[in-house]
Amino acid sequence: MDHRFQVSLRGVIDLLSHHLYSSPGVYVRELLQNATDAIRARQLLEPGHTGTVRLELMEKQDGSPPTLLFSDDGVGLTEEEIHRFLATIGESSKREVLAARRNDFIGQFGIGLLSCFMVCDELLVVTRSARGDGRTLEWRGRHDGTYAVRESEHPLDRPGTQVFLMSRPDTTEWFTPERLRHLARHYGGLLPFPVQLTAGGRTERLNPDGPPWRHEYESVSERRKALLAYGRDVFGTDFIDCIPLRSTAGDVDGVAFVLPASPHFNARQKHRVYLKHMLLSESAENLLPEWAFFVKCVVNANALRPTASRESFYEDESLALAREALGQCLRKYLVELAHEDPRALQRLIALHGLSVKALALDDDDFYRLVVNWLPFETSLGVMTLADYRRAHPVVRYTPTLDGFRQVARVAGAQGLCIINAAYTHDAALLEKLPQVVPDAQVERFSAADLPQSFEELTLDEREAVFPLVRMAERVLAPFRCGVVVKKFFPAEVPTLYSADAEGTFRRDAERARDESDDLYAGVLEGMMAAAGGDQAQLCFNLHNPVVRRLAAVADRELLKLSVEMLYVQALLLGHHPLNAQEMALLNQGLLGLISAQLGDGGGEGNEGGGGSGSRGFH
Ligand SMILES: Nc1ncnc2c1ncn2[C@@H]1O[C@H](COP(=O)(O)OP(=O)(O)OP(=O)(O)O)[C@@H](O)[C@H]1O
Repeated sequence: MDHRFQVSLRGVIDLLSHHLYSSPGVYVRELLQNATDAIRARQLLEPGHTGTVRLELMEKQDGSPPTLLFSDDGVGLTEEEIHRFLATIGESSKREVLAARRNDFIGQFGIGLLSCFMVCDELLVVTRSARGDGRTLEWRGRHDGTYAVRESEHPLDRPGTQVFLMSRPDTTEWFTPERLRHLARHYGGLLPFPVQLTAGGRTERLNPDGPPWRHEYESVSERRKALLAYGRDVFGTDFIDCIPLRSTAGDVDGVAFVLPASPHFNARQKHRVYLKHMLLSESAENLLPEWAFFVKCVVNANALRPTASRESFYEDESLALAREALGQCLRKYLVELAHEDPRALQRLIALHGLSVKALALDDDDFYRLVVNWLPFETSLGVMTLADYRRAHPVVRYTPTLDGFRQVARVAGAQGLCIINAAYTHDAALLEKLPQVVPDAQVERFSAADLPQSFEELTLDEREAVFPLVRMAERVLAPFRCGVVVKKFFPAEVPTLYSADAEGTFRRDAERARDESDDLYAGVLEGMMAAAGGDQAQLCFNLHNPVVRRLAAVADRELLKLSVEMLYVQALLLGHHPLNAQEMALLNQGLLGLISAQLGDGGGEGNEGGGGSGSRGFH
């Protein structure tokens, strides 16, 4: 024989209150939601019906817990509906109509009323159906899972529903006028029909205005002022601008506020969202495209689905389309700004460059529009791409920060303008330039390209530096580093180390080999052999006084030591990590220089007795 599951109502309520509902205060939300749905259902029956929701707090003189009467003039319930919907957990009158008329109702799960049991042990629902026989019925449900239905002795003179909640001694804090005012405003502040609170003999309307972005204003600036004030009210932030939002998909409208400070990169903003004018969540994250992290929004959606936890919208096609449309609204705003107020766009880019760059990468038209305004760090200071291209026909950039550091100073001194494209999106944005702007030329740049811009030596100079070059070639051969001498600025830089991509790979592989076991070292050895010949170069700068003096040094040991030290220094200045051999060179070199300074020899193989020779530059 089959048995029925028994469900403990107490257990279900515990489950909901601990896992689904963020606080007992949501009972106000659920009641407002039911009243709203009931008024909408009545409007479908009687077009033109305008509803009202009333909250009346009945405080007792004798100090016993207060009762809240929550009433609406909506569609009401028939006896059959009471049994079917009120008394069956998980049944909802809205589910059947949902597929056809999804837009009309907020509730759908059939559990909302249970939230009332978080704050009271018994619920009394008095209702008269707009579709029924005119009788008024009473449903009394208790938290132990029992209920009773009977005809009321106090018939209602019009269709509608009254819910009586008598608070428990431990839940009276949820039944004060202040709490109720706050909760009803919080959840129902944008509802399109009056929500009234009566307490202490006074009645007030809690939602006088409706959504502020739908109001008529005297002028554009009045509108902006009012909306920014609203943004400050909602989020406690002084935003710098506001942008209207509208999407037919999901029937969404609202306003986006531009943040006054740059948010953390990729921080997803939390938006305040209303579903059919009832607050759904203050922390919805999935409403806007990812690049739109420079705004916070308030929106109402009439045709998006909430998740069961009601923290955000359900990820479906409507939401994807709405997200796309809202992204278009933000894009339109940026495009108009670029046309009408480029300075404002520049200010916005300075604050929210990452958002703008991410959108530009995604969207060619937008790219064309903003790319000239984007600021880049260069070896000659920060400048917009427009300024850069005006002065330099070829856009040259380094994709990494180390690469930029290696060239910035020397390039700057030669008047070469190199962009540091190590910042997020910059390299991709520059590489996109020739695809979108056909005559643009863009090139990657590295230290290996620098010597091309350096001045060549005269014949005399070449002869004079010959011993230095020979010694340097001998010393640096084991490091697979070639040698040249040229003249460049700044004169304080004695040498410049450069390696092209293969040379850099070789260095990395060598360092890895030094640190790895035999087997792996063998593999790396093979890879290095395949990488080919010398790819690195040490370029001496004959404008540098030390190099000029070095060219005249006859002491071979001193010359060797100096070349070694200049090589290591060039590596360090270029932010190249030293391998084991180079570390050893540094250590020996330092000790050698110290002992040479102390005059205790280190002069084996001396050719000229330690003094400088007669050749050279002074
Ligand atoms: N004020 C009301 N007027 C008319 N019917 C109501 C009212 N409150 C509740 N009901 C009926 O009771 C049913 C159950 O309500 P409940 O709040 O538990 O769930 P729901 O609103 O259908 O869905 P959800 O759990 O998503 O809120 C509703 O579907 C509706 O038929």
